[in-house]
Amino acid sequence: MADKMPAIMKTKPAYGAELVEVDVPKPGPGEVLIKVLATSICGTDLHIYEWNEWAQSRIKTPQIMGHEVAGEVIEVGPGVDTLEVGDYISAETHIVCGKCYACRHNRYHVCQNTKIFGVDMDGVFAEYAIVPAQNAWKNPKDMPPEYAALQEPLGNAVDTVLAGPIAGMSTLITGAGPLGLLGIAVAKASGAYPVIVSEPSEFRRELAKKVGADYVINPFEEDPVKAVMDITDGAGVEVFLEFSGAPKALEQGLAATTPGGRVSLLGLFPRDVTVDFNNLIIFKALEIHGITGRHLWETWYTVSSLIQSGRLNLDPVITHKYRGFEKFEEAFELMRAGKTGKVVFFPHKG
Ligand SMILES: NC(=O)C1=CN([C@@H]2O[C@H](COP(=O)(O)OP(=O)(O)OC[C@H]3O[C@@H](n4cnc5c(N)ncnc54)[C@H](O)[C@@H]3O)[C@@H](O)[C@H]2O)C=CC1
Ligand SMILES: CC(=O)[C@H](N)C(=O)O
Ligand SMILES: [Zn+2]
Ligand SMILES: [Zn+2]
Repeated sequence: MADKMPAIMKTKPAYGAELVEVDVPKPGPGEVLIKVLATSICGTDLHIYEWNEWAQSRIKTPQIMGHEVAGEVIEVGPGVDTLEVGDYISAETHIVCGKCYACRHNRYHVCQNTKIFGVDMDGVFAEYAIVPAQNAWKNPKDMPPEYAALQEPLGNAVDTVLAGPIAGMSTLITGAGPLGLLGIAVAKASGAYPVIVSEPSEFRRELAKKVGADYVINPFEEDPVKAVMDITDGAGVEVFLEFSGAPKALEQGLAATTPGGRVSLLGLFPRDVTVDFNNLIIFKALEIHGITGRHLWETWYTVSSLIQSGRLNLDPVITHKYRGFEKFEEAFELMRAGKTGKVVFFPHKG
């Protein structure tokens, strides 16, 4: 193995990133070194690339980007007894403290001291990467690396879709970005019907159909509430899953949900939103869930089983695959323009 490797690094506090040569890291106590087999771009990587306000407040440069990963353990650091060389792993990106009030109630997904790799420390957009052993998830050997890397965002989608009953239930999904598309795959695999998707981008509406949406709506051209009422004979949907972060989509989704229905909110809103709580939530007795991260480790078991079941239609979601990182700028710009589903890099050319 070479001493140096290419990595996509946020080198300075400004727009963009650079492909640089860096030393292959050594695993410290409690860590393993992995050969990165596949790594995918998350919306958070895009925010870091764009250097938005959140990134400016959180990211320390220089830092290797990326956190969605599948790889093979090639070196084990001191004190690691749960992994060995040759293990095929993915990684939970939230490094939790295990000591805070939330952790001590087994609510690791809301640990108040969470650190995230690729955000608070070097990430995985490189040929090799360090993963804390406590964050490793062992994969079955026959799981394709691109699916294995997607397990982390799939976990977000699984927690959103499966926060309540879904089989046989009418479902509205707002936003068919990469996460909404994964949400459609999970909802269909779990027996939701009909799955109605509201998404303004034609490209992404087409992807939504390929993944299995039963109806797609352009909310900029037709009223999604009326469309949902027409499809559900005036009842509204049993389940509303918000994946867009658009304030208007939240209001429309609440209005389109049947009284007593379930609402799960994953999308992050760019500002405070105003909603008619009395009429859209309280008098409708809606059940509302905020969704963040993944339950450790229940969500990972569910994600892994869903993939192994063969029932998740993931291939249409993965729209772009790159060997090596040379074309990373093209990948980021396409994603910024909304012209992708999930983008996956395979860092090694051989
Ligand atoms: N709660 C959590 O733990 C996490 C939340 N997120 C959030 O989840 C959301 C989805 O992530 P991505 O798919 O990566 O984002 P994305 O920005 O690629 O996708 C959002 C989609 O919503 C669509 N959209 C915009 N306005 C709309 C409207 N009025 N009605 C319906 N759709 C509309 C856009 O065209 C786009 O396709 C984002 O807000 C992201 O910040 C992401 C990761 C974790
Ligand atoms: C910060 C992230 O993007 C991460 N995927 C998460 O689930 O929190
Ligand atoms: Zn992410
Ligand atoms: Zn904690």
